[in-house]
Amino acid sequence: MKISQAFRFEAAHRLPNVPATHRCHRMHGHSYRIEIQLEGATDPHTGFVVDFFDIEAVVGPLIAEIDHQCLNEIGGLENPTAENIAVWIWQRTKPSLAQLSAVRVYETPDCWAEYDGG
Ligand SMILES: Nc1nc2c(c(=O)[nH]1)N=C([C@H](O)[C@H](O)COP(=O)(O)OP(=O)(O)OP(=O)(O)O)CN2
Ligand SMILES: [Zn+2]
Repeated sequence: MKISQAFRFEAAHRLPNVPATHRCHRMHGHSYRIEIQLEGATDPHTGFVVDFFDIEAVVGPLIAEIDHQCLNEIGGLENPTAENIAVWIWQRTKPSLAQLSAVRVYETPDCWAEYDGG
């Protein structure tokens, strides 16, 4: 069984490693959407894979750390692409959420990166 929980945050960033002519080289902002996916067996008593409240308890403080920030100033996010943000979130949530199976980071409704630890 797979379950997912979505989170949102607003942040500014610039991509330092694209050419200066690339528009994302300049500082700009996104309304990010994050999806945290867990995979595992459904507990027959609770009916849960993992309680969504337990996911919120792990991911909420992490989102608070990056909400309304300039992502380039966050340790580990000096090059804040959607791909790198997905890995950053994975590394900080996997130790507390053993059943984590994927992290999706949407920069726009049409563009996202998904990391599954591989
Ligand atoms: N593989 C990736 N490619 C790009 C990334 C990324 O993280 N991974 N990021 C960007 C920029 O952040 C850029 O800001 C993307 O957003 P945006 O320009 O707003 O996207 P759209 O082109 O879809 O926006 P419209 O203004 O609606 O055309 C670029 N590439
Ligand atoms: Zn961008």
